[in-house]
Amino acid sequence: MRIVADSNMVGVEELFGALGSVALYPGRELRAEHVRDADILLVRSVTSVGASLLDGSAVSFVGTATSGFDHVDVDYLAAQGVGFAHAPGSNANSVLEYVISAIASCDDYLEQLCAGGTVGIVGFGVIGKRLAARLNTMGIACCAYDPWLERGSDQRLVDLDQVLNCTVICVHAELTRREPWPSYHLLDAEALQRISLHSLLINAGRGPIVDNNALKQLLSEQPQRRVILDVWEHEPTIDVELMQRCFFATPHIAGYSYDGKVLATRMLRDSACRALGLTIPDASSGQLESLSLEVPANLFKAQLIRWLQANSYSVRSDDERMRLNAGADFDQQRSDYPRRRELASLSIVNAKQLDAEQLALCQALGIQC
Ligand SMILES: NC(=O)C1=CN([C@@H]2O[C@H](COP(=O)(O)OP(=O)(O)OC[C@H]3O[C@@H](n4cnc5c(N)ncnc54)[C@H](O)[C@@H]3O)[C@@H](O)[C@H]2O)C=CC1
Ligand SMILES: O=C(O)C(=O)[C@H](O)COP(=O)(O)O
Repeated sequence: MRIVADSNMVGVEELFGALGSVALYPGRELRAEHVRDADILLVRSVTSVGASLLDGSAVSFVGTATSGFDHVDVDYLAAQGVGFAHAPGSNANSVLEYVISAIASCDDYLEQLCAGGTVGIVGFGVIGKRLAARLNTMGIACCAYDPWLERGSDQRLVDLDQVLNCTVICVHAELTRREPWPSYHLLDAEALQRISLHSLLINAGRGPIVDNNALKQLLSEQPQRRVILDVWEHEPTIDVELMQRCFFATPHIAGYSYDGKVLATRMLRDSACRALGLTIPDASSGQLESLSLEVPANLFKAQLIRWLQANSYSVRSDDERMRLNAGADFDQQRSDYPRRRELASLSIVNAKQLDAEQLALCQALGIQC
């Protein structure tokens, strides 16, 4: 069995090595000649997968180590009888922690939310629902816009205007041009204008869901608006002026926890084995170590959330790195990304010193107590 994979995926040799030979190439440079003799192709979001890459190849299974798969022509794969899997949910915790860190590090938005503000979520899929669940257990209210879901299926589903009216608006839709509800430029000039001057907008979905030119124009007219972008139109080339106008700007790393990357590769290994009728190797191998954390007993609610989040991940350091070279080394920053662990990897060593409310908050954030 020949396996070709993106060299920036974590754990491919460890997890796929038992299935056959592994050849690694940078995802943006993957060409038809690299995959011609491969049986399994493993990609990330930067490789477009379709006829021009796969026509005439031996590939019978494609896996993408991502939640979104707008870079994959799934209709082509189905028509060719090529198996396909993505890794839904693998990096959901990572995205949630990015969003919570972003909120906790921007002005007093966390305090506003703890005092009754609402988070509006655009796109109520795996990540949108998990974000709502986490915020709800933290005592923060949410509503969501997702026209593809039946409105009555969840009482939190509302229309776009209601979401745009929230204290914080988080974009977690997939990128699609499908009618009748394309998400491409869903937040165009007119929709962006409907967002209150005092709201915080965070896009950790896909860049083209927000019209970047319209956003730049709005921010040049109203620089006091708060916007945090992890994803951009035309990555890896980004609009430097837009970057400078954002409160935080990061190079598409919201989903880049180490835990999430390992889980994605493992999910693809298991999916490939199922699709090709192979035995799935031992699931317990390669588990990541947990880390100890001592929590100060004098912190409550917003202060405690901020402290806990900062002890695991801070969006500020990613923002500072991105601005060093004005976003010019976007891909390099992603491939050199530090090993970031999730809150779920933390175990509290002084749980007995914390009260019930503090422990509940730690658990709500996914920490082991
Ligand atoms: N910044 C990052 O590092 C990461 C970004 N992502 C992005 O987040 C997206 C969401 O991930 P999941 O929740 O796992 O995907 P999902 O497929 O479970 O959910 C996507 C949701 O978007 C909804 N949607 C589609 N068109 C819409 C529209 N016009 N308006 C509102 N909602 C719409 C769909 O109905 C679906 O419920 C991914 O597709 C990916 O693009 C995911 C992980 C990491
Ligand atoms: O999972 C997704 O969807 C994402 O956006 C990934 O975090 C993107 O990461 P790469 O595949 O570009 O490494």
